[in-house]
Amino acid sequence: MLQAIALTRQFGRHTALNALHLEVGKGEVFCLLGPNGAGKTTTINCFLGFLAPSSGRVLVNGIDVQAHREEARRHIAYIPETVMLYPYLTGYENLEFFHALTGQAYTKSQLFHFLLDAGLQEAAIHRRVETYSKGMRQKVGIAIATAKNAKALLLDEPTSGLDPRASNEFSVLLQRFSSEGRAVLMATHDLYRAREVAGRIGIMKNGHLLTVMQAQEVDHYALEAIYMEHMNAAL
Ligand SMILES: Nc1ncnc2c1ncn2[C@@H]1O[C@H](COP(=O)(O)OP(=O)(O)OP(=O)(O)O)[C@@H](O)[C@H]1O
Repeated sequence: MLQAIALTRQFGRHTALNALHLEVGKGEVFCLLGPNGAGKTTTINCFLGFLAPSSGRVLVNGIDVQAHREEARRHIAYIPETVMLYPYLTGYENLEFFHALTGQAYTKSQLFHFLLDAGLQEAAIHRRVETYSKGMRQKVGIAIATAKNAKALLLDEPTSGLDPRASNEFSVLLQRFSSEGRAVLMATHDLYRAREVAGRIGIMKNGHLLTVMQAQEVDHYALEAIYMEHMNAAL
């Protein structure tokens, strides 16, 4: 569903991504770990079509993002660290607004249920977003992605700043989202959540994808040890 093929991105003389190969299949959750500046956000921005590759390609559902940006974007949803919503609108009104942009036609009851299914409490749905916690905003983000019928979800450090319960709820939501056959690519610094939610985990450093592993095959301590080993090695 998401494919980076020899994806290279330079900023001036700095190579932020160096011939990255990455594939995230339908129904898969892939977590990208790596230190600040590793290239995680640059990868996501290339998939979103915000940044053009210097060389190589990015495909969404087989569509070349550079050549057909709008078409590719139809299949993806994006959840950044802080989901941008209109603070003076309610959660429901935000969903109604963003869903109207996609041209899909849902009834009021269907929209309401997207928010309920995303875990937003019923009492909060008609409250202004300015009163929402970060976790609640992310639930609205998931509802928007579901209503869009996005085939792939890109997330950039979505659990940073969430308390453990909110973070756990979010992991469950992502797993449900992927179990519906959608691809999930999540950049994170949270090794614990990565292991909990991912099918595969990749470690990036200096624009290189150094290793990819099955999350099931490592426990938290092993993942941390592998991560530290890569961080301490020269590259
Ligand atoms: N617009 C830009 N102009 C110049 N350099 C950039 C730009 N965007 C990113 N970079 C550089 O590219 C490299 C990769 O940055 P990127 O934001 O992708 O890393 P990251 O892994 O997401 O880091 P973090 O964990 O801090 O979010 C860094 O060296 C960064 O300074």
